[in-house]
Amino acid sequence: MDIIFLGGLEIKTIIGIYDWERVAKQTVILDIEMAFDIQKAAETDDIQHTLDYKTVSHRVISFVESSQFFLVERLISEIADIIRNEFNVSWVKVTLNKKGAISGASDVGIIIERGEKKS
Ligand SMILES: Nc1nc2c(c(=O)[nH]1)N=C([C@H](O)[C@@H](O)CO)CN2
Repeated sequence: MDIIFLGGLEIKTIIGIYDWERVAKQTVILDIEMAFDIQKAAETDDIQHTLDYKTVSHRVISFVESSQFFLVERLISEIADIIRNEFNVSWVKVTLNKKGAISGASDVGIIIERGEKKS
């Protein structure tokens, strides 16, 4: 199975459990990998036959910018659900980096995989 990916997608959002985090937007950085068979698009050279990563990025940015979750667990799960359900993606891996959440740590976050790679 092939993978279409988006890397280093920086989005500002309300995220966190502390009072100050409920009023100040913070940046989350997303890396997204999506299983997709690119063979037909490669043969036809036609965007209609592939997963348009620009469309996916716009949907994810719009969702994350308007969300107000407390936990990164909830946010990352919602992102994975949107990609799988709205874009017919059988398997997705999402990495969410909430840089700066822990003083002394350069990176903090979660990595999830959902679904199965179809052969
Ligand atoms: N597993 C998690 N731990 C923590 C989270 C979280 O979303 N998932 N969030 C926080 C705070 O919001 C933190 O990011 C502020 O620095 C603490 N632990």
